[in-house]
Amino acid sequence: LRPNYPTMKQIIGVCQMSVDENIDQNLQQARDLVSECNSRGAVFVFLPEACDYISSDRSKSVKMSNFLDSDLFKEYSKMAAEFGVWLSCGGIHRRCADDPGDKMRNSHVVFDADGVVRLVYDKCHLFNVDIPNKVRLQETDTVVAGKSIVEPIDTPIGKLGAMVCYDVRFPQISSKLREKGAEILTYPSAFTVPTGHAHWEALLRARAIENQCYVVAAAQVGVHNSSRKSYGHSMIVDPWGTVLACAGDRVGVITAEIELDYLWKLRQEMPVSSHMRHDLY
Ligand SMILES: O=C(O)CNC(=O)[C@H](CS)NC(=O)CCC(=O)C(=O)O
Repeated sequence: LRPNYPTMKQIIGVCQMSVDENIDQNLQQARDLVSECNSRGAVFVFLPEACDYISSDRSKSVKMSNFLDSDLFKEYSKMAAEFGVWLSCGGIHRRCADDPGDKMRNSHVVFDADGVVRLVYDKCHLFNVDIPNKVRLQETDTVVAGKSIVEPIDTPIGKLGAMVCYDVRFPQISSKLREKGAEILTYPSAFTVPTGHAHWEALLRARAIENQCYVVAAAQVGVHNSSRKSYGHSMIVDPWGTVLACAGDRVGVITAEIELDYLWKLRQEMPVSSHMRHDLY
């Protein structure tokens, strides 16, 4: 069994947001939702991908992006410290000195309860998709893909592996994080409506079941601008694949208990990771 695991159940909160180009209003929305999670006893709060903003103009989106030490991102750090919660900012538009001026990163940043940055993961699968009359997005026009997977980190709710949105379609990254000790897999998202209807719940539950991990997916919802809508349905899934909470299609929060005892009992009863045929694949 896992050494030194917290035996207490821990409450987490997931914020379902609907952002636009107004960074100040988006920040206020995040603060209200984090406050709500905090009052429901959450020790860890999750914000979705693009919690800072979504713009209809891709080049404007790059111009609006910020360095990790910017005043904007300090606000999220302060928020974590003010409420005394760990805070996952599931996807921020992050400018990076290494990148060309017309590109940014799509970064998942985790702050601890003192507001200190504990993890930065740059989304490594970029969403270039063209389904006629349904979805057309070319993320590589504006985003530099992440160059590495980030080791899961210890948190008060367990070992947490960070991914972003479209990464959920690539089981390889989740199984690598599981191999490195992840107990909680996170997929902050801004899923499109048609792909969300068809695939969202199936993908999240599959990642939970095959890895025997909790899956936490904070999502964007509703209309962001005339050309962009998100599916919503933020979810917390347990390692058996049960959906513990789902946010439907409105802005708001959901909470659930993370119980690592339960996770380790399942892994003992059905030790799939030790049944892997590494000799075959
Ligand atoms: O554009 C921004 O500002 C923030 N980034 C996003 O919303 C990203 C890239 S366009 N969205 C997705 O990856 C949707 C994936 C999806 O919907 C699927 O896999 O079906």
